[in-house]
Amino acid sequence: MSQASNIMRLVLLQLKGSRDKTANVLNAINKIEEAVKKHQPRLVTLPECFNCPYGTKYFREYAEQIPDGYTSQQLSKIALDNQVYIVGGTIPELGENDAVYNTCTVWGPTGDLLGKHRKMHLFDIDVKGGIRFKESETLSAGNDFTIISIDGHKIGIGICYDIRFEEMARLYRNSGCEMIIYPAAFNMTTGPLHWELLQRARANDNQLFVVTTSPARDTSAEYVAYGHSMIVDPWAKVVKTAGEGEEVLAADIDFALVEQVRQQIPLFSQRRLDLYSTEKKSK
Ligand SMILES: NC(=O)CC(=O)C(=O)O
Repeated sequence: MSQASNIMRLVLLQLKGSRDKTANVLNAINKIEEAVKKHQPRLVTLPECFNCPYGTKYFREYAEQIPDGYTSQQLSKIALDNQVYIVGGTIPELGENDAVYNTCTVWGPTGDLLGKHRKMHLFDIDVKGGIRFKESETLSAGNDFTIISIDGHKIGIGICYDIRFEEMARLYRNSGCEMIIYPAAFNMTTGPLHWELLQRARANDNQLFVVTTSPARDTSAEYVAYGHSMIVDPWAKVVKTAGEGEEVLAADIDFALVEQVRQQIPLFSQRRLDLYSTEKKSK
């Protein structure tokens, strides 16, 4: 395993989904095992809604409790068996008061649940001639920021539409994050327009790594994901990007780049905080 303090080997699994939850989870498990054997990553990431079709009518039917549900148990076991960190994409979560959330779980090499992020900004859009989607028809929004720490590096978690909200990324940066990971499923309307742009913008504004993991594109699905899972560095350069189909992306992340860009373009100390601010509120 690459455990040196500044280098972290990442594997992004861009996976094809189906209506068969068990098959989706088994596909993820098999691909994690193969990737660990081949690349020895420290951290593996999965796509948004990797165990369920992405559609409001499916979320409640596929929802599970976390950490007692089938998918959580499988992710916990595979993390432990392979001694790897897993950012477990997202799954529909059955939460308190019967509410359903779009939730990312993060697992450590001990099999422990290290964090759970509920999508904070629900994907409600209506683009004429393009796409209409209303997550709020069946999902509730999360209220908490989620930061995990791996080998001394703080990583913020967001989910898909969350990437459009600069304030959230800024608050992660202000809390010391060096990377933000977004399991995400953009579509064929917004993907070509905004997918790379938003990742490079968040990376550039906050001088950190941005990582997205998408489902593979399936043109027969009701919601067609854009694909193109991506790693962007703190200089806002695209380090690696996938195509459209199932794909494994492996890369060594050099966290020294974060300090390098922050020293050379010292935005953080140049902000006019006497004139404006971005602050977290408690709810
Ligand atoms: N699916 C999402 O949550 C977001 C998305 O597709 C977009 O912002 O565009």
